[in-house]
Amino acid sequence: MKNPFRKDLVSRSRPEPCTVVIFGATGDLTHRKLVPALYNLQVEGALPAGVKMIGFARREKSDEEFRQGLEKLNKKVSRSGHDEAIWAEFAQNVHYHQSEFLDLDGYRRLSETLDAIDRERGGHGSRLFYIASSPSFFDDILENLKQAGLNQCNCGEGCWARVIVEKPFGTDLPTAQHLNRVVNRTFEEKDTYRIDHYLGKETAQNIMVLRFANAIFEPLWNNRSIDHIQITCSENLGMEGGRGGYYDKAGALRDMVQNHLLQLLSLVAMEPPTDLSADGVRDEKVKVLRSLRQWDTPELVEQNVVRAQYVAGHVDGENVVGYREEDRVDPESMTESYVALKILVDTWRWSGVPFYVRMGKQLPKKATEISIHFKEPPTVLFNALSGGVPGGNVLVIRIQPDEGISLRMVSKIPGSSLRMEPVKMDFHYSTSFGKGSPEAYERLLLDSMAGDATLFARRDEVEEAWKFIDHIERAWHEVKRPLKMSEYVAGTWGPKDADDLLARDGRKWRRL
Ligand SMILES: NC(=O)C1=CN([C@@H]2O[C@H](COP(=O)(O)OP(=O)(O)OC[C@H]3O[C@@H](n4cnc5c(N)ncnc54)[C@H](OP(=O)(O)O)[C@@H]3O)[C@@H](O)[C@H]2O)C=CC1
Ligand SMILES: O=C1O[C@H](COP(=O)(O)O)[C@@H](O)[C@H](O)[C@H]1O
Repeated sequence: MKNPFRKDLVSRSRPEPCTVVIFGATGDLTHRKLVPALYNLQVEGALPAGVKMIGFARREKSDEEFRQGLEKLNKKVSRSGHDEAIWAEFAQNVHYHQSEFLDLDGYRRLSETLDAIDRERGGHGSRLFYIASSPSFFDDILENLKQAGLNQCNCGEGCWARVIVEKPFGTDLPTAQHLNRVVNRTFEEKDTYRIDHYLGKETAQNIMVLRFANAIFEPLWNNRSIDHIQITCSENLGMEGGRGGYYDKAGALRDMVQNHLLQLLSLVAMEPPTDLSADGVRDEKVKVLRSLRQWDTPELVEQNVVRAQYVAGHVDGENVVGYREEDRVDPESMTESYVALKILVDTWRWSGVPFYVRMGKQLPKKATEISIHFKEPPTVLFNALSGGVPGGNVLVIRIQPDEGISLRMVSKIPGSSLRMEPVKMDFHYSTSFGKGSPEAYERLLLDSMAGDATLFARRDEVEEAWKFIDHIERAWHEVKRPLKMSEYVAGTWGPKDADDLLARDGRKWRRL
């Protein structure tokens, strides 16, 4: 019998040595995520020998100053701690390249540096360009890489030139289509890696394993057994780190739903792929996105989507200001820090099963989870006389923190009378595997070095997701009658309107 996972285990490509060039290397993402990810791969012995890194940014810095800045942050954030000896070994392969993103000459100098590195290695070498700049520079960086001849390698020795493009991938469908055109005229699609770090999270990867490597779930994974599905992403932070300027132009729907949460939804809702190739998986995910019922009138948006902003309150025992008082946020902002929506997937499997998705800043805690709410059993045996069955089965996939999966079941309370109570079967990654999960960026960097784009978004996925989001944004911002912006107190679970969205369907949000 054909086992699609066998292919993955046996022949997943191996990461290859290359030079990683990060554009925007003095920035927050590089310091907090990318370099600690590379360092942790080195700690685990997973980084291919000979990987070098060049940081490309505007300010003047020596290699040594650049390394010191990275080390300072690595000490704070690295998940495996900071080992001086391993860091020293890692840092000797890290260099700095000062240049303006818009200056073609800087890319020509970069090309000479890369050639020199390759000569030292004794031949040609592969290059991984990671665009971690503000999105306003994405086009220019891509075009300049092409102009400098860095977008491909024709040496015939199997080297490659790949590009990772950070989020946001556009701000709506037209800008995403434009960026896709720029990407496709500069790099080949097979060499393009649109990052969505949620896909690199262990628990997101485990969704396919849970569904397709266990025989018990798939027969129930449809509208005959499932009542509804909830996806919640709650954050207990506001606009820290000067993010207000970016966020106020984006909002929760664009920042999190268009990419991360629709990707999670696709993994939950997709049909089994024919194999685990990047296109095999992405073909199935994009079919889900194409099947989303479009909320394409203001009335439909009003009925199915709730947006809100936090007002001053308390989070983790601290006083926090309201969204409109945040640094770099417009005091009259109409950008949502919270969104809740009902999504319908118009396929045979999911007909009649709503997916409720919510995301909010300054909620009581940081947690992302998917909960699958199964239908309640018939009441023939356990009817009102015996107290009834206390709710249906719920399968919870905890994406983060405390990664794991739990199944809520009903059990008889020991004793002579027939009384029932919900109990939980719980799997925790940390206890079952004895270690925490690697950071998403570790897996994604390794996969891009291995040429495996399965966990990266394909062009059509990004565009389909924007189509869905654009209708909602248009209704919010372009109609003469602006739709409601609700409020919630920071540190609470969001606005009452979000509860009403489910209450209208006779349902409730799961308590996290
Ligand atoms: N930070 C995060 O946690 C996350 C970020 N992202 C995405 O990653 C990308 C980068 O974000 P982040 O690191 O926070 O951004 P930062 O603003 O912290 O960093 C921007 C970087 O770009 C460089 N830069 C700016 N202008 C120029 C220029 N004209 N020429 C050369 N270099 C320039 C800066 O260099 P210099 O300092 O020398 O001016 C700096 O290295 C964005 O697309 C963001 O959406 C995605 C997910 C999470
Ligand atoms: O992409 C983004 O993700 C973070 C949340 O990421 P997580 O891995 O910490 O869950 C979010 O805070 C940010 O606004 C968004 O741009």
